[in-house]
Amino acid sequence: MKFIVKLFPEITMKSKSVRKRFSKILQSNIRNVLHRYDEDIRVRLEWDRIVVTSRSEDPKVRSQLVDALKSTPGIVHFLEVKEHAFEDLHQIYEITHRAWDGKLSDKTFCVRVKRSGKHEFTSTEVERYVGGGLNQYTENAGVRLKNPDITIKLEIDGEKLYLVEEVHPGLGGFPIATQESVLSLISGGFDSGVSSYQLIKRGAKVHYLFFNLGGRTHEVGVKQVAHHLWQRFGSSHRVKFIAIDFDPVVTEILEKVDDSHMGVVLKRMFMRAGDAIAQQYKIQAMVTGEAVGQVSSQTLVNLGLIDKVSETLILRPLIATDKQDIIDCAKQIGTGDFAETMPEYCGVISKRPTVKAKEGRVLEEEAHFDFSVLDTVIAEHRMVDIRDIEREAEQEVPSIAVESELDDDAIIVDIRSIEEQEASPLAMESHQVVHIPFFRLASQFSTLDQEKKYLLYCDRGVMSRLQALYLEDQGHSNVGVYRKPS
Ligand SMILES: Nc1ncnc2c1ncn2[C@@H]1O[C@H](COP(=O)(O)OP(=O)(O)OP(=O)(O)O)[C@@H](O)[C@H]1O
Repeated sequence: MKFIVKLFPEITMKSKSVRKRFSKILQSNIRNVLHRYDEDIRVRLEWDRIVVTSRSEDPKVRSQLVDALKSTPGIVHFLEVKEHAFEDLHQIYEITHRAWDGKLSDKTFCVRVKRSGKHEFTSTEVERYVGGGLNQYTENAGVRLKNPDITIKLEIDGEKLYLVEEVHPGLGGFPIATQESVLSLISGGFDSGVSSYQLIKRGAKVHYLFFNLGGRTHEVGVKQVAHHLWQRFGSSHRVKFIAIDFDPVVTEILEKVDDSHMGVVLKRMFMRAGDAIAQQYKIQAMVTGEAVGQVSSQTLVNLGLIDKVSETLILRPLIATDKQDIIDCAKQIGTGDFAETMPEYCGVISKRPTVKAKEGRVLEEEAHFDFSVLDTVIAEHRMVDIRDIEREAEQEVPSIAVESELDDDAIIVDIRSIEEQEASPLAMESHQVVHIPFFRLASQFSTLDQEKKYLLYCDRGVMSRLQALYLEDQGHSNVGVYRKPS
């Protein structure tokens, strides 16, 4: 199978040298990701496109390649094509006829051609010749140039003819690593998932910083979100997931800071910690999911005061975005379900939060705060390669991969989303399978018979392990993970 990848227009508008650099990075990103599904994948860079060739005919590999290309930043769209050699115009017609014969009955159609290289014919001449031939020698309802039922797309490149079978939309944006690195402050809510995605899509290498306010359960949830974003959109590059235990800082704020200023002071502590981490790891900017007016700390006056404690640039890509648009985007990128089920770990909830804090007063409140507490939690931060989230979870919850080793009365819980379950159902001969999508597990697990043992199942074993850890934290000792034998 073959795909022709078209570059995002903002890349093609760049100068020759920049365009070349961006295209090379995109080529390497595509190779990095697709290599996982087909070790022999070929990714060839041409001036205005990248040609991806796989010798596999496996439909599963095809859908993995298509999904991966659809989630790779820097691609405007890509064509799924069949390649043919040709010698003259008539042969182009014959090849097209063979491919479309029998598929045009009762349908109006038109032929569209894109051509590059030297030929004795123009694109329009090919459209007329092939269209005329098909009109005369196939069953069809006639040529229609505007809004036909079927558009037959051909790409001619030198001596090669590509019959376009499908045009897949891409993500747009810039290839990852064409821009600098950023540190995304991620909470597991709707906003920070979307702001992280926007920077990934715009070509930044996005690392994650998480302030833990709710113990292992909070960390497990946020790791899931970060891992999902990385795996779906950014897995061409290694990134860091950094966690800081913020409980001692919150306790200090609750004890020393007046209720009305706790929100602003907490955010300033976030930014001080983020600034220190960004400097330590040489990361150029922080990213937050803040939007003006969304909560009391997000007024312009308060945001200005929050900015003052950081030397590192703070980016707020959602600053003027409406909440509903953020939620819609979160659903599209697959973080909405996580956010919906993530409890609010607010840290501090003021009864009368100030919307117009004064700098003098904030400094006065912070004068009571023991900054050695903040220094200690920053120094004790934990950093993992995001790929190790998978390995970590694996060590903490071992999985059972052979059906014969399952306890006789063990029940498998398929936690994949409904669409995934339908696309590849889990068939178990000897054991009962129940379906509870991962985002309902927290609320529904305790309604199951707790005398039984449950083994969670998902495609890659990441989500199931993290969910098993989560349930264990909730006091359930009857949970494990099941892996399909490979
Ligand atoms: N526990 C946390 N760890 C890391 N960053 C955080 C945390 N809590 C908040 N942030 C950062 O601060 C921003 C504003 O947080 P806040 O809680 O005020 O708003 P929010 O609308 O609830 O954000 P979100 O939907 O991302 O949780 C978040 O978008 C995120 O970037």
